[in-house]
Amino acid sequence: MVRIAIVGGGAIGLLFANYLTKANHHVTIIVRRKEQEMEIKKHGISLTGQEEQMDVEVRQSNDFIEQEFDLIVVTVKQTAIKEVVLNINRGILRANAFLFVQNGMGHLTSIRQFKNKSIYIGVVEHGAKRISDNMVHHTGIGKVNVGLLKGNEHELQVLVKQLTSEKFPVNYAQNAEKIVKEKLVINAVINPLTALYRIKNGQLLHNEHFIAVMKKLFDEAMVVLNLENRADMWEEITRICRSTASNDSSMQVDLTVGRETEIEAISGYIIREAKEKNISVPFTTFVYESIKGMSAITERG
Ligand SMILES: NC(=O)C1=CN([C@@H]2O[C@H](COP(=O)(O)OP(=O)(O)OC[C@H]3O[C@@H](n4cnc5c(N)ncnc54)[C@H](OP(=O)(O)O)[C@@H]3O)[C@@H](O)[C@H]2O)C=CC1
Ligand SMILES: CC(C)(CO)C(=O)C(=O)O
Repeated sequence: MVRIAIVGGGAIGLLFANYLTKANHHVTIIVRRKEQEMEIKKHGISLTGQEEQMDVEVRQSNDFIEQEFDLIVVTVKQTAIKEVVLNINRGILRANAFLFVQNGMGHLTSIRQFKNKSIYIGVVEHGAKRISDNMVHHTGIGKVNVGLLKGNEHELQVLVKQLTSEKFPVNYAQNAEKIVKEKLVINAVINPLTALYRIKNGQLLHNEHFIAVMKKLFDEAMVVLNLENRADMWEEITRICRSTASNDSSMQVDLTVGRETEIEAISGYIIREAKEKNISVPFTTFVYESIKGMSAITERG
């Protein structure tokens, strides 16, 4: 049994909490809002379509948390990473190892700087949608790939074996940077376009004009991130558009509900890297500025 804290009670936090509790790990969810803490305390957590309500420990993020965990899984969005990193640096969140599962690469620089900690990076291939403060809909079944950013490879391999289960597979990935970069290319193509065009992921493939723009963003991201497996990666992007055809991408949802998007950690990261390498990325810059502009109109203050 691993003593796990999950920071963030959103879609991915609740999904991890459900499956890791079912696999008999001791799970504590650390949430931001008092109402969510009360709801989970009263009713436990559950997955849609399943009767079972599971009890988990729950704490509020500004509580004093005396416990040191074996593993803390950080499931907040990129937009909240700064605050969580501050709490880790202040010793408010304490663990032997930290697993970060965000889309995008904006957070890598700050989390690499933790002292004496094992840092793992996860790429989540599941789809999840939060239905209420204690219930999540598992919209797409996939796996979680975890690689080492800092620490001991053997310890990570042991942990991955402890975490994995039939219903919630966790795999060890040898090259953390590569899997994160590949996920970044996928998000840099699908997320801004679905958000700007207000379409579902699958609709990107229904139209040769959308495909032409996807290819421009794809080419720019591949060059900047120095990835060579072009044919496989393009195939992967189209596969994801098909397998999540009826999903709204997270950026499309964030923009629609007026929440800050993860554009800075996705397209913003590519633009910053491109600048350092003196590479021109006009299509990525266009979608970045467009999402920023749209957000300025829709974000709730
Ligand atoms: N959902 C999905 O299908 C997938 C998501 N991802 C990635 O996973 C990450 C998480 O996404 P997702 O779960 O969908 O996002 P959500 O917006 O559903 O959840 C984020 C949660 O973090 C909470 N939070 C924010 N700040 C803090 C804090 N300081 N302390 C504790 N909790 C905090 C929010 O609280 P509050 O509820 O109060 O706002 C919210 O519950 C993102 O990077 C996303 O790109 C990757 C693959 C698939
Ligand atoms: C893979 C994809 C595009 C699925 O919707 C995603 O990760 C997201 O929406 O952020």
